[in-house]
Amino acid sequence: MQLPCSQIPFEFYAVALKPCNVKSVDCHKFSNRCIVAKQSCVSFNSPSICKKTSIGLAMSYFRSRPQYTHSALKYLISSVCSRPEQSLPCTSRLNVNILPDSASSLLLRRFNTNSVQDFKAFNRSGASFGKRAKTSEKVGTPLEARAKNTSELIRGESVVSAGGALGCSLISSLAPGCASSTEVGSAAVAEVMFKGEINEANGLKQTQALTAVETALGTPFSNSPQVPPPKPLVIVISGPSGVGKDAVIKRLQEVRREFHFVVTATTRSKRPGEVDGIDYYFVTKEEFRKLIDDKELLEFALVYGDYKGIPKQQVRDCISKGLDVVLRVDVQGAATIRSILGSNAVFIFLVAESEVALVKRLAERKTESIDKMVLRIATAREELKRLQEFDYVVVNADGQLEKTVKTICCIIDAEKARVLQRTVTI
Ligand SMILES: Nc1ncnc2c1ncn2[C@@H]1O[C@H](COP(=O)(O)OP(=O)(O)OP(=O)(O)O)[C@@H](O)[C@H]1O
Repeated sequence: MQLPCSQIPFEFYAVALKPCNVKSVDCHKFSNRCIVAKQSCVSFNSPSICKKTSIGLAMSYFRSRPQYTHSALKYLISSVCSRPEQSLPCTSRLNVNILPDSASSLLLRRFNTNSVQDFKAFNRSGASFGKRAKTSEKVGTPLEARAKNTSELIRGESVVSAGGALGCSLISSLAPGCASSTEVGSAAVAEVMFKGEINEANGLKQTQALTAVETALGTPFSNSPQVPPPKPLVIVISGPSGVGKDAVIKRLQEVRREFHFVVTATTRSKRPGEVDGIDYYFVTKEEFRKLIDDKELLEFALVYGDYKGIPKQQVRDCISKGLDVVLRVDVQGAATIRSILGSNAVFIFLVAESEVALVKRLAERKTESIDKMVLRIATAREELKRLQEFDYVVVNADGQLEKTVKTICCIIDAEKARVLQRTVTI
């Protein structure tokens, strides 16, 4: 017989696609009562530990949207930590299920431990799931058998799936009767489910209410995504020389690792600390001319005596893999790209808060002679007149690099939520 969710004793299982997925979650940020215990476990210390109780959070879309996973985790943990001691789920460990967003076989294979006891023992030990999965993997087991195995493993626990479609459908098919929602970002849904789980009366009412709605509708609730996943974006970051394009890109690379940052080819000489293939592809003028002749550059320009250009192939490769691409170009280059991609790319113009600030920044960089600085500032004045050709303008104020990067991230996130998605073809 299938028990309502509220009556099922629940245990929080940790399953990460890769141990490092969970390792990257810094729980100290969420609460000082929460510690990262093991590679693939998130521990929760409570003095009122009495019986085994936990809750599962399934998250898919992980690889493409780690920030969703992060915010869902943050939400869940802070939600647990903010509860009065007596209403906390009594657990010595709060583990988190992070399900892969594709390849159900991967998930099932990872669940495919030898027995329920084995799995539970493993789970209690807090060992790394990644390690465990390797040793217990059974090659060639039919998917159905694995599903059954998984079903056995998680039967008796309650699982909240706040993940994407696959995570939800897997959880609901493997643990029937358990609540599920369709979006990691919808913390509110997770909260409702969570509250339902820890308060038996509410949980029961909620389960009954949901069943009643489903019955009245005459068809079961659908776990299919309500909208297709967002399309890959091409984000063009531009602005006058010295405004901070490189600095912004560097920081953006640290905070949004899932983006591909196109490496520009240039004929200018290397500055101290720059690395070939990482900061730029440093090429000779002859090599650059070959790229032009082969029409293998998305844009190129002669900037202050040096060539700079974007290799097309990099952009093509990323788009075909569904990756978002970030380009860093001067204003002239942005105009060329706009003439090719039109409104299918996102154009962001960086400005300093004032001309004085821009001059100061260039002077402090100590890479320009007086003559070059004159040329750069005169050019910057002209470039500012082209602001209208861009979609967004972001002020990179002195000492405010973090804020600049945050604003750019917000723009990108908003672009992902557009109803009419931009489609890039090169
Ligand atoms: N918000 C900021 N506050 C203070 N200094 C900054 C800020 N942003 C960038 N800088 C500094 O300003 C200088 C110029 O920045 P950067 O080299 O990134 O500009 P750029 O736009 O890439 O220039 P170019 O187009 O000439 O390569 C650097 O020394 C950088 O560290």
